[in-house]
Amino acid sequence: MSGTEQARKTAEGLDYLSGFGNEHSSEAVPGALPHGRNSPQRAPLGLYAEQLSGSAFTEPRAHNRRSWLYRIRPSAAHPAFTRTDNGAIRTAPFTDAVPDPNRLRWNPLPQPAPGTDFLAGLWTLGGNGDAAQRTGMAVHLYHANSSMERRVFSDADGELLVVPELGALLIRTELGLLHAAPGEVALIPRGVRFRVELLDESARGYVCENYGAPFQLPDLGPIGANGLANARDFRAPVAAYEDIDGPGGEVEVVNKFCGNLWTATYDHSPLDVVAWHGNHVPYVYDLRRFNVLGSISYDHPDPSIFTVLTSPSDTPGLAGVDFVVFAPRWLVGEDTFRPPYFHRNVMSEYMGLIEGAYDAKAEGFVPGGGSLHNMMSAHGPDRETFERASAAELKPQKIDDGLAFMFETRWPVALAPQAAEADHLQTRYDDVWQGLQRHFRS
Ligand SMILES: O=C(O)Cc1cc(O)ccc1O
Ligand SMILES: [Fe+2]
Repeated sequence: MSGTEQARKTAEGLDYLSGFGNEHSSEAVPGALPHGRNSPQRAPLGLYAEQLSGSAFTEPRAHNRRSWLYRIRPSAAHPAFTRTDNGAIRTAPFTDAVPDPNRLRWNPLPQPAPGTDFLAGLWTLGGNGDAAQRTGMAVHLYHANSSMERRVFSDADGELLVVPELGALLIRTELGLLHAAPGEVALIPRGVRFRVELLDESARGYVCENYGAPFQLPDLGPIGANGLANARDFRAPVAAYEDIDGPGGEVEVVNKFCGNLWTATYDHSPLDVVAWHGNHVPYVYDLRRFNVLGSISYDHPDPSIFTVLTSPSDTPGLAGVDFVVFAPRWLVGEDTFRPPYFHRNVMSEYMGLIEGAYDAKAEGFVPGGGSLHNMMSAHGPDRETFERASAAELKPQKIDDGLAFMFETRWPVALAPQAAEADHLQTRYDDVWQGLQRHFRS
């Protein structure tokens, strides 16, 4: 059986634990999880107990995040890390290109060279904040044609929200396995080690690296107790471990720390967690499960109503980054211009397309591509969309031909030079708003 076939078989019918933010627990071998205490004098089955903290010990209980891992070797048993090539990965602060007020749009990433895995295929578009200050975010894209083999990655700089667009992924994490196909997203907490295996010939998608407070579900306010992304639809993995050890069992561990990649060769797999409990855990979420709410009277609501996850900042309501999905929905607004309105926004908007089309753009915004509408840049429906929607008969209409998303952030997104100079940056994006006729009659 080929590696891909094997990975596909493994990914079929994985078990999960249900619920975002829960205190989950799981053991791959019965009896591996200690009861009544976290750190017994001798952990069960000769395992080592280790705490992985995603928040300060003293953060309020509602924000406190940690998991206890029961593993074959403690994480501390590793040789020194040495610097390795950062590839196309860049990190905030992004100071190498002049921040650009223009509306920008990219085509998909070009084909990668043969043998490019998820990590080698990661390409940074830009971002904001400062990774070392744990503020802000980065937008990355990936295009890979090979599984990570004998290597794992962990990101000390932030959590990773992986948005597959082409090709399903099997993500083996310290806490267990996730299957993430296009239309689903995977959330890997800060510091959790993982390996990405491809279930199709190639894999392409987007990654939001969130340096700030971990993503959480948004408050629902007057919406009530249910709706938008429902907590129970987030799936955490069950414990699954690799017992790879000794000569011939070397595994490269790549660690992203304050913007640089560091590498060490371990004599064992660090995906050796036999049992765990806690709330610093990865998730997979199917965006089609999003409960889309909208206007049932008139006007186009602001897209905050489509927020899946938010990373709050110190100012209430002002997100470091929101992850927003434009999922299939009905439009019924009366006497309403139904597509996204013309607007300028203090928040900065990076948008990607997972499949189909987006209701504000007739063409040019393609799956795997992306657009950036930075702080206060004027954007909205293109000419064709404006003309069509202004004349449309307003009967109830189902929009179910696409799945788009947005990373919306409080700070402008500065580009990495490779994104500013990319061949796949579209040169005439402004033209989509040319020819909007003057209709004024006084
Ligand atoms: O610019 C965009 O397409 C994103 C967006 C969608 C919407 O429905 C309203 C405002 C907004 O910024
Ligand atoms: Fe917008």
